[in-house]
Amino acid sequence: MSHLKLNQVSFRYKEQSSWLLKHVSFEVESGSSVSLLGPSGSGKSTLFYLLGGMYTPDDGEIMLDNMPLSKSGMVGYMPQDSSLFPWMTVKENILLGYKLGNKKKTFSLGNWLDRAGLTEIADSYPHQLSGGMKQRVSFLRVLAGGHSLICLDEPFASLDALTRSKMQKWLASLMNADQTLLLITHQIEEAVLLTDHIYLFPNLLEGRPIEIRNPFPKMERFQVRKTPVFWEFVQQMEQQLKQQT
Ligand SMILES: Nc1ncnc2c1ncn2[C@@H]1O[C@H](COP(=O)(O)OP(=O)(O)OP(=O)(O)O)[C@@H](O)[C@H]1O
Repeated sequence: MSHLKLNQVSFRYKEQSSWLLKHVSFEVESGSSVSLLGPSGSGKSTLFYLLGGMYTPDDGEIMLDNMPLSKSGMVGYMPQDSSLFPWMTVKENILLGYKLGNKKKTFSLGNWLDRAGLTEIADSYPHQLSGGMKQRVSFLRVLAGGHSLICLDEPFASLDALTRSKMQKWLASLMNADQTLLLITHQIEEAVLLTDHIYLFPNLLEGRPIEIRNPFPKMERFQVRKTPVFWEFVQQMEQQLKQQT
């Protein structure tokens, strides 16, 4: 289980004169899922770089299970593009996630390839795969790391609407109850389908986000999507986002 807490986190890139993240504070309960929504360029991916240990905050602290998040590799991170190594096969790319991960949990490659529908392409190279397949491989690589906090940065942004919809269902079916998920998305619909809470950040990542609890239970979201009540909620959220940004 992983309880994440950001306390007054501030950060700016060396070449920037002003703060990109300023006194950002929020918490993600262990085993829950949260979407981060905010305008383009507001610093969402940068926040993930801090969680992944690629940069350190200039101020404030990030705590994971009440311990400072002081080194990289404590969270599973999937960037916007699939970033698979082109010289490695599907199998090798996924196993790399395991080798670099925390190895506290066992990872049964054959079983996961099967669940992901990738068994037949296990020995293929990334250039031979479709966009949706690459994203699936990339996601399995993150799962293989065995981290209980998983950060996904717009994982399906580059996919067409139909593939994206299939991938959302697929992802929901693969997430374990003990995994904590942070998802960056620009799609409110996706946030409502995949996460328990939605945190809205107006303009910059500054202070506390507006926290909205998803009213739809996890098991019913893909069914409720077919009803007007789902789309009314998505529209309300859209209005709120427009007013805040
Ligand atoms: N490595 C870096 N060095 C310097 N500046 C950077 C770096 N990465 C991002 N930036 C700048 O930081 C700002 C925020 O970028 P970031 O990618 O974190 O925003 P974002 O909210 O994730 O945007 P989007 O929704 O478009 O992906 C941008 O102005 C960007 O140019």
